[in-house]
Amino acid sequence: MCSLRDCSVCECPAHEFPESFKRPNSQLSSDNLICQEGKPQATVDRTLDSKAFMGWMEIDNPWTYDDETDNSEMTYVNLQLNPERYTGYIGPSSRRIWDSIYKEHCLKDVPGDSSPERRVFYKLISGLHSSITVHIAAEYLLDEGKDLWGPNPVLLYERVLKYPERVRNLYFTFLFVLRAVTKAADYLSQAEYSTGNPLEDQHTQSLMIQLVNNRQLHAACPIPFDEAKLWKGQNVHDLKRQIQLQFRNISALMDCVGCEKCRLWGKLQILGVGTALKILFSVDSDNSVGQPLQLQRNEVIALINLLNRLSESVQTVHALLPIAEKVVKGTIQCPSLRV
Ligand SMILES: Cc1cc2nc3c(=O)[nH]c(=O)nc-3n(C[C@H](O)[C@H](O)[C@H](O)COP(=O)(O)OP(=O)(O)OC[C@H]3O[C@@H](n4cnc5c(N)ncnc54)[C@H](O)[C@@H]3O)c2cc1C
Repeated sequence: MCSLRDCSVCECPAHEFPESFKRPNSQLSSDNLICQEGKPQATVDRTLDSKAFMGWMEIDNPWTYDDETDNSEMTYVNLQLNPERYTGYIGPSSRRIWDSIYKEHCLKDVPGDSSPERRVFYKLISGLHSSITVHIAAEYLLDEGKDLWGPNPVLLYERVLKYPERVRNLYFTFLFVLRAVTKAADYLSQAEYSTGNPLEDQHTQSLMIQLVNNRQLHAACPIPFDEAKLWKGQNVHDLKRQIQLQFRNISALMDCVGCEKCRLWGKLQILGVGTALKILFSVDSDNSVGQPLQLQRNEVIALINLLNRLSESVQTVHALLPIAEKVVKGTIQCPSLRV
């Protein structure tokens, strides 16, 4: 359905798939008969074919739709080879998805319900929508014939900057996710980052520790979002169930996105928002009583990549705003751009 070949996702070849995921239980392989009391027929067949990803999905998230649990179609992709940018996915198909999200699943104004929780929910989706548009504008196909890519400040202005609420919602979503990451600091500092490359894995963990303990970040933004103020009204349990259901529906709707690369980033970022919602609203505030925080591997990946996407969107807004305003006012010229 996309007009561009850039819409397709480039999957990793088999040799790039980390060994540790292929054989997570190799200590119990059929070669090791000591544990099987010498009875080969008693061994569990741990050949990992379609179930290679099962270990990634053991922990429930009430906010998301884990359709991949038994899905043999799951593949391993390098996100850096599949940047989120313009793909040519436009027109009625993409419009239908956004319309369905806003009209059916993410109602801004429900008659008789002006709960702050519902407003938060709407702002998160709108902020994510802004961020997706910012990435399209930041890396736009300026000239298909010459395969020339670059920023499109007019598109950025027309679809995002012109609407202060969309910019505010982008900031809101960024702060919400930042709060979730800092709240999960202990978990993220100790999470497993194994890919079979010890150097890379160690580096990843060290970068994560630096990020969650960053002093400048804590000083500039001690509480980016205060989740303790929510879920205080009447009937909050019902409301939470309703919003969780709506969010799960949005998460399932991502499978209907008719452009592979958009679907990849759409699913990943919705899972990232779902993970932030789980950290902030479904785990006890000090993570010590009741239900301790546990995240799936995919949730950690989605959360951190979402934070990256949002922070780069904020940076792009800062960088392109002055140019966009000048181009729109006609003070400066820009290469011919489609909006
Ligand atoms: C999940 C998903 C991921 C996508 N990823 C990509 C991608 O990676 N690359 C790509 O090129 N295209 C992607 N698309 C398509 C892209 O989002 C647009 O739909 C497409 O560029 C057409 O844009 P549009 O101008 O018709 O407005 P759309 O962005 O489709 O917006 C539809 C309507 O929603 C409202 N709206 C717009 N922005 C906001 C906001 N921030 N808050 C509230 N309301 C808003 C407006 O009324 C607008 O007319 C994706 C679409 C979806 C559904």
